[in-house]
Amino acid sequence: MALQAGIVGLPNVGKSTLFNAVSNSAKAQASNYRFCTIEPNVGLVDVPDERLAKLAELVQPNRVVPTQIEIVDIAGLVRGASKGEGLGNKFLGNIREVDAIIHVIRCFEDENILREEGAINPVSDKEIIDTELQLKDLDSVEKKMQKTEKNAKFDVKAKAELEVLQRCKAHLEQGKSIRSLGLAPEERTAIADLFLLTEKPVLYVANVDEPSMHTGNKYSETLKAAVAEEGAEVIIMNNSIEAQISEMEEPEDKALFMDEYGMKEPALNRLIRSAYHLLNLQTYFTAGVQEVRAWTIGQGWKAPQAASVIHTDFEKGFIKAEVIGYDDYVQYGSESACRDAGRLRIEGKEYIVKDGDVMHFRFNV
Ligand SMILES: Nc1ncnc2c1ncn2[C@@H]1O[C@H](COP(=O)(O)OP(=O)(O)OP(=O)(O)O)[C@@H](O)[C@H]1O
Ligand SMILES: [Mg+2]
Repeated sequence: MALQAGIVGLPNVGKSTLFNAVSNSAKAQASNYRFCTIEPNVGLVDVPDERLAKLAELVQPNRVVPTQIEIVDIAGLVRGASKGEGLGNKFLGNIREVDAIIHVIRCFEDENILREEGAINPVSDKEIIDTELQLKDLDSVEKKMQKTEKNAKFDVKAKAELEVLQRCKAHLEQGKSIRSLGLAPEERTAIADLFLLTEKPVLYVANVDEPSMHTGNKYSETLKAAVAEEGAEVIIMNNSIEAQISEMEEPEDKALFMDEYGMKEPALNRLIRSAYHLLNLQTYFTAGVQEVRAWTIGQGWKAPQAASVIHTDFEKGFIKAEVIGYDDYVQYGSESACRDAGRLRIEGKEYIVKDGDVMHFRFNV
């Protein structure tokens, strides 16, 4: 499944630095020049979850396996990207493939780090990117309108689609993103095939200087005010510090370093958790002596579908699921104690799995 969040922003704002901090696999080149990144780098990222650690502490398994999401480091976009500036079309295509967007915005001053857009200005930086994405979407919407218009004369379905497309067009022309249009699920099917860039959920990273990493600064404040209306989240962090933390191999070194900066955990953990929620994902656990493991599913998934992420046979041969709520598991301390206390439920095919459920599937093949 591995849903993807793509890191987007102007050139040289700290995207690759962030990617290197989150990604435990491939390292992207991060340097002080524009278009340092051309091909997107993809990395698998463990989703930090305190509940997994807690379950592991109770069960003492041989292995602990977190769940993962994919993060993609995309090349910097520039003004005019929707018209092909700076290899714009190619980079925009990379964004089309992701499920959610992490928009990195420069909120630090540093004369040595090149910048083409004049004085630091997070709000106008955000607008430059938004505008390019909106223009690209407008292009897609208009193209589909042309095709739909003919059929709309005699086909009711095409007529309804055309109405949705017209609303999208008007919205984009006002400089707004599709995600704020509030389309009903059945209306969204009219544009589903377009994979519109501004329909994807977004969160912002305010990449601040070191002294502001806990509190934010005037730049991150203006950014927060500007996105408040969208209801989007702004995560304040210093991408360079995060990258330095993740480069350290020894846990003791990490702890010392974070202590020095007054950090309880890397700010990245917050970012990854937020991205995970933005992707509408949730977690259930399996807990046995061999392995305590977190599994990713979508919200609203039923038990057999949830079982399928372990193995497709689990879904095909699904009989029932034994379920213990996370809080119960922690309160009673073990599966058998939960069973004795009557806190282990037997659920069938229609059960909708809840975030944090500890599951055991019974199946036959
Ligand atoms: N918070 C920060 N404070 C100071 N310098 C930073 C900060 N974050 C990143 N940098 C520096 O900014 C420069 C650009 O970073 P990076 O290569 O990550 O940018 P990018 O957005 O990936 O650029 P491109 O679009 O060219 O790929 C690097 O030299 C990096 O060390
Ligand atoms: Mg880069």
